[in-house]
Amino acid sequence: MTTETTGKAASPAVAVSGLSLSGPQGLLVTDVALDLGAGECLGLVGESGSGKTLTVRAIAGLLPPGITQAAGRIDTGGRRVGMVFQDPMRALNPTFTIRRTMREPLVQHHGLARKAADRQALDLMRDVGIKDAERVAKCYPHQLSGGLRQRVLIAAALACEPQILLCDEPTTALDVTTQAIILDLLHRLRQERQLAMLFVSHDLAVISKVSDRVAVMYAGQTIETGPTEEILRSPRHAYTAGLLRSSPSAGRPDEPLFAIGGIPPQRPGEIVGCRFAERCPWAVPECTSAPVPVVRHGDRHLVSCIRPEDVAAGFARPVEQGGWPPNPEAPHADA
Ligand SMILES: Nc1ncnc2c1ncn2[C@@H]1O[C@H](COP(=O)(O)OP(=O)(O)OP(=O)(O)O)[C@@H](O)[C@H]1O
Repeated sequence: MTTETTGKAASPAVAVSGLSLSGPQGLLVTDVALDLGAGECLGLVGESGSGKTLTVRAIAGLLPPGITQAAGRIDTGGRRVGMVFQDPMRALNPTFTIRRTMREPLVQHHGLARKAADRQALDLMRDVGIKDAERVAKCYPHQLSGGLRQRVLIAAALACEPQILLCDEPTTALDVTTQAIILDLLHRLRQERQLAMLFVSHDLAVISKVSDRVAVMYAGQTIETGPTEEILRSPRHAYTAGLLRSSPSAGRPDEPLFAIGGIPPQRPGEIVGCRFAERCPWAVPECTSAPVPVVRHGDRHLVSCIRPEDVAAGFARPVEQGGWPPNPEAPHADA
């Protein structure tokens, strides 16, 4: 979403503007803008490779080696940031007991003595619903279920008493029942601790449950941001509309599943205009001849599209009645 931020709170807990990240292959994330307030959950959604994880890692100050911030601003106002990763098995050291994993940040960052750190670790584990914390503390990660491992990871993220919690696909590796339990837990913690939460998922159904607002990423850019309910009901960018139509649970149960034709651009940084134009049924030549402006709809809904009204009107119709019209300008529309 070019250089404008989403304008949520007067003093947001996190404000990102104009963020570009580059790697050995060139620009991977371009001009990302988002913000979130205390106690608010922003869902970050988009297909694989759209730049969600790199954006979150940039906010956490944990960019992987070889990736650098090429432009933009990340402002967390000096607040403490915790992070929960997708795969707890990879995030937890397999050679450490849970007690040792939990102890380290408490000793290193809070200067607690070993015994006090261990007591605090047990309290944190109980806080995230681990009932037999004493037993779990003695286990190695491989001895625990996926849900329990994720609870441990959340407890470890809380050890630094974060005001901002970044969750990168925290439930993707879990079965649906455990997923629901972990989502409830995160919701409770957010309310109790007034956490500003950034929640990454490719699953719109999950995003619709947890987030107040949604930012949609495509090919390294934020292309639409707004209140969750509004984005799900009336998307104004064709990519968001396609994503919704292709989601079995967030889409329309009365319609057959739909797939957006084509693939994301290989070198998105070289595209002057809209990066989705090649796959967009509403695309016209103007979409690719100049940078796309950010259009505001109401107070808090922003979209990078020159035909947002047409997309919104199209989404209101079933696919066969023009909800996803064929576009002769879009070479890969039927691929
Ligand atoms: N460590 C890295 N080195 C080089 N390129 C990377 C690295 N990490 C990510 N990328 C590239 O940056 C782009 C964005 O990746 P990112 O992991 O942020 O996407 P994502 O939206 O989180 O995808 P997923 O949903 O699959 O996790 C991709 O093209 C990816 O290949």
